[in-house]
Amino acid sequence: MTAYAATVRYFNEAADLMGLSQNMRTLLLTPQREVKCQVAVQKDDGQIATYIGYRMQHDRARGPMKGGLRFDAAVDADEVLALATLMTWKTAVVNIPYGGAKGGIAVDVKSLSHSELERVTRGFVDAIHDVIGPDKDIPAPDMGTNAQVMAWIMSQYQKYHGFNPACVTGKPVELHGADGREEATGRGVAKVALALLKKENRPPEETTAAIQGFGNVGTFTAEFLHEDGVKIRAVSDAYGAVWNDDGLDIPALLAHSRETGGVKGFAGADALDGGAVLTSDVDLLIPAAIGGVLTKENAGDVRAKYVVEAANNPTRPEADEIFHRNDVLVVPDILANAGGVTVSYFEWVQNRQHFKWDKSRVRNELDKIMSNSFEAVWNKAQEKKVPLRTAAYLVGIGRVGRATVLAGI
Ligand SMILES: NC(=O)c1ccc[n+]([C@@H]2O[C@H](COP(=O)([O-])OP(=O)(O)OC[C@H]3O[C@@H](n4cnc5c(N)ncnc54)[C@H](O)[C@@H]3O)[C@@H](O)[C@H]2O)c1
Repeated sequence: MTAYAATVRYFNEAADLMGLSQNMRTLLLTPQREVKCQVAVQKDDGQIATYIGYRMQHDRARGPMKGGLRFDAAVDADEVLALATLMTWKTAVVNIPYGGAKGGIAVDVKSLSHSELERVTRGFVDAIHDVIGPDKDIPAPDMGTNAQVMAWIMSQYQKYHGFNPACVTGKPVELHGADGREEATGRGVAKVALALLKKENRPPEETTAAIQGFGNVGTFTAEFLHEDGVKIRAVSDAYGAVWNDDGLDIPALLAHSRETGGVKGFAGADALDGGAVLTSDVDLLIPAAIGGVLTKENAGDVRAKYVVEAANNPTRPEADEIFHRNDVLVVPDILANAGGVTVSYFEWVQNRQHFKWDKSRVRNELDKIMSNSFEAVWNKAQEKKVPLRTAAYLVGIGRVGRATVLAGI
């Protein structure tokens, strides 16, 4: 099953419960616009390299479309559309005034020099600048992109449209970015995980966890959970995995990872097979890397009682069914990782008002939204007796559906 087929299946499960007509389903699922474009650049050695870029604009019923940009060799139209669709439900679940979009370029960023990456980014903006903008569609970082890439996007967009920092979020703090954006997704994941533990009457300091992925989202999730006393026993990245029965020293692991480029070889831990992190002996599992890692092949071996989806689309529907049967509680991506887009919204608001918030205001507002959204989804799940994923879709689709009907066509 492709990533898009999986998101449609999740959509239909909720749509069935809502009794949505086929026409309404088609209207809600059909993207506003799908952009596929050429991004041709001159490499440092003078050769021309050509990449394919995508911007999938799924829905704008609740506001301008919003979603990250992924630079990764595995990017394709199906995955980007799946992620754009998830953004629509995600912005609705946290109730911020946006629709959903996603973009990407099929390129291995590690094969690019700094200046090649800049030319690829600017070339992509040349191709899509007319269809993005602060009131149309606002990109942000995702896998393989960062604040520097967002700064180039802003700079290139402004060459066509004049001063307009709200055209992209996740920018450097020195260049109209928001304090607290970098940590936002991980902070939100941790807040949601802690809210779930509280519902389950499980003290954080008596909880063990494993995290797959130690990039932007994984590192901040680890830091915030560690701060609250959760014992993180296992962490992996693309190059290796580490384990400590008594809990890893997260600040020391972060320092090691920054210094060496990965978690491998960390002195305070044993080495672990990367895949084993997902099925390790912990209470809480946090996939924070790539999509499709929890499958029908490994879901039955997952020992965690809770899965909090920091990554987008980490659980295949067949694995989701197994989790449901095994009483594993799954907090879905569209709720768990919504902290990033929420603080992106704060950045956009600040850019439009030319008024800067301090970090404590950003954190307070984020915590409030994550906690209210978790409560809304939790309560919906209790009321309808459905898993948290279905409940989140019910909340998200309900809000988008009502906005669509109210506005008319
Ligand atoms: N950055 C955000 O604000 C944000 C917001 C919402 C969702 N997400 C999602 O979170 C996930 C991670 O994003 P990120 O921004 O942290 O990316 P990143 O590029 O900063 O980090 C990705 C991490 O995953 C690791 N990784 C890659 N393949 C792996 C594998 N097979 N096994 C173990 N580790 C692997 C990498 O080594 C790296 O540590 C993605 O699914 C992304 O869509 C990110």
